[in-house]
Amino acid sequence: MITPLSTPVDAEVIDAAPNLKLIANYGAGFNNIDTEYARKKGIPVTNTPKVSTVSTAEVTCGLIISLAHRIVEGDQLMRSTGFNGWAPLFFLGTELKDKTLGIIGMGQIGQAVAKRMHAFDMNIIYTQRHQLDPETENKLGAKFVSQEELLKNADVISLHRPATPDSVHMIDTEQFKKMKSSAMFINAARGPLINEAALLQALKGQEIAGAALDVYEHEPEVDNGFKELKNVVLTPHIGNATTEARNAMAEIVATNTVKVSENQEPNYIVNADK
Ligand SMILES: O=CC(=O)O
Repeated sequence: MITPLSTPVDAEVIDAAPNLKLIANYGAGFNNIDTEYARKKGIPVTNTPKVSTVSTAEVTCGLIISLAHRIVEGDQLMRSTGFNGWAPLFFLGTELKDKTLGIIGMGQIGQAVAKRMHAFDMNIIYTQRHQLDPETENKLGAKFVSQEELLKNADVISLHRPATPDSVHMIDTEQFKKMKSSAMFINAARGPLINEAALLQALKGQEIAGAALDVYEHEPEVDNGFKELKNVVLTPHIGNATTEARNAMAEIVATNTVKVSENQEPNYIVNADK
């Protein structure tokens, strides 16, 4: 079974295919699949890691730059009322240089974002379970901090964790309250990582300065409240939407399908026996 990451694959779906030998997810994230149930039935679930790192990192950086320089908002203005011409205080944004980027989840995508935004002269701080080795930290100009410290000090906060039972709503009212009122919040990882209602509240109450979302808690639905706010950028889950990434993802899925049909072990099993 080849599943796009937007397709839920629960126990009922798995049971409906009694001869199932492989669930090859077309995506890096696999929170759409009941991997534990598949494991119990001896069915390997595979994903497509690594190949969408660059695309997702580039989209994340694009969202950060769009928010800081109000690029999407500017485009909307030009398409509606237009403007009266250049003026000293018109449409001011914020420079990223010397600002602090807080990355929650410093895996491959987090590191690729750090590398790119370090080139924009941002200071990088990050949280994750394990600290990176000093050499990698040095190369990325990244400093390991507690989540508390990150939320309080970052000017831009970007999420790069997978959605697992322990990360759902990891960013909720309490976390938004800790952020700077000038903070910009980015989610190009998975919608359920944040409580979207709490984010909307934080934006409306001006507890943070802006947000960019590429993924949604109840995807593909998006709360109308976000659409009314000018300091919000919304994109339709396009993190890995490049020809390069999608072709490479397809190749992994195809290779795994052929391997399993020839009784070989597929690559990138995410639910191997513990
Ligand atoms: O969201 C995209 C992916 O997980 O590949």
